[in-house]
Amino acid sequence: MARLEIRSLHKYFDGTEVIKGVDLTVEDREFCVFLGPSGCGKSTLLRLIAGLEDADEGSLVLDGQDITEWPAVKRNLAMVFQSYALYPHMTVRENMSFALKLAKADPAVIASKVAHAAKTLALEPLLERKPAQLSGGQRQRVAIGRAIVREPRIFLFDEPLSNLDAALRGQMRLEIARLHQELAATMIYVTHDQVEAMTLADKVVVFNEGRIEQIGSPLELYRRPVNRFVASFLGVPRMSFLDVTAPNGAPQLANGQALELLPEPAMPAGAFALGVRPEQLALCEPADHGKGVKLAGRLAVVERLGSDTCAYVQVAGLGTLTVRTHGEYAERAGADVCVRLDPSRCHVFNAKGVAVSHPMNPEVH
Ligand SMILES: Nc1ncnc2c1ncn2[C@@H]1O[C@H](COP(=O)(O)OP(=O)(O)OP(=O)(O)O)[C@@H](O)[C@H]1O
Repeated sequence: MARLEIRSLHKYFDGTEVIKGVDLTVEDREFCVFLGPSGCGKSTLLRLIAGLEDADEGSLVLDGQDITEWPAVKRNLAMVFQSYALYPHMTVRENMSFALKLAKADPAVIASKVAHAAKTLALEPLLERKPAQLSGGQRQRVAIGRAIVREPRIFLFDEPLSNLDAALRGQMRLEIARLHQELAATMIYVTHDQVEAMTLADKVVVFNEGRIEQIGSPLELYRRPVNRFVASFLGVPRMSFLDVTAPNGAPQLANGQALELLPEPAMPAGAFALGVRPEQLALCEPADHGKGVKLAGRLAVVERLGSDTCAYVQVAGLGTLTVRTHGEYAERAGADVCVRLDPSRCHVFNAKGVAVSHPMNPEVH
């Protein structure tokens, strides 16, 4: 059992507030991802949880016990760092045994725990090697193995895959997901990679400038972002935004085209913005009479991903719209194309960037 409550936590560095009152509960066995841009304070929050930094205000409560003042070693939480932080002069086996040896555990118990972790992580053939003789992915597996043998109450991961190449990152992501299943442990994972957040998390916490913007499951955040920051941070490629004004009470886009079919009552009075995901826009023929507004533009870039294609369409007066279409799409950059925008498939944000409505049915059309 490991349930962590973070209550009104604040942290200052040299008089600058970097954690600005964080309230959050991480449930037992939950995989909780802290997601946010560089410098938003997610690593600092993880270090506060680990006991590597002291909180200035607020408290940390683990299974009902206030651990705010506890030293790191007493908390029994294991941190896995981006830099691996292995001891270079020790073998894999020694690295993995070290914490238990320090704690004066029984050598037979240490051997059995190391053997079990090595088996779980496919490290058995590497146990007598030194870190310099390992690949990046293998080193990161040793770092995770070192955490596993300690049987911590919570695993804390600080961007553990950032130093790996794309293929290895994908593979390690799967391994970490499998480990979470197998160990049934509480895990907190810091990343700025929203693909890691979407694929690993039970719960994603989106941070911006030391504050929580939104907490939810990956799909909740994707489908119902509370504001433009969350909407633009989640999703690859990013959501496109279109500014809307209503000069004579009738809403129109920045290029002067009228907007109909807006899902009332969500339409705010005055200026607002529509947000639309690439899969909610469609390329169409100039003669198309489908639902919504037809926007004429030029293909700026075509990204062929195999199974599908991302088309970046420049529309005069509106900017670039990103459209996801099928893998066989044959047009080339420079071609004149049309994009069909169906406002009922759009998110609506008020002038302050707060979401006021979301598509009822966000599936591909
Ligand atoms: N020891 C420190 N002393 C002073 N300022 C610090 C210290 N550690 C972090 N900061 C500052 O606190 C802010 C938050 O840093 P933090 O490392 O938590 O961000 P992050 O979201 O994890 O970013 P990244 O993804 O780049 O690691 C940054 O502005 C950083 O410069």
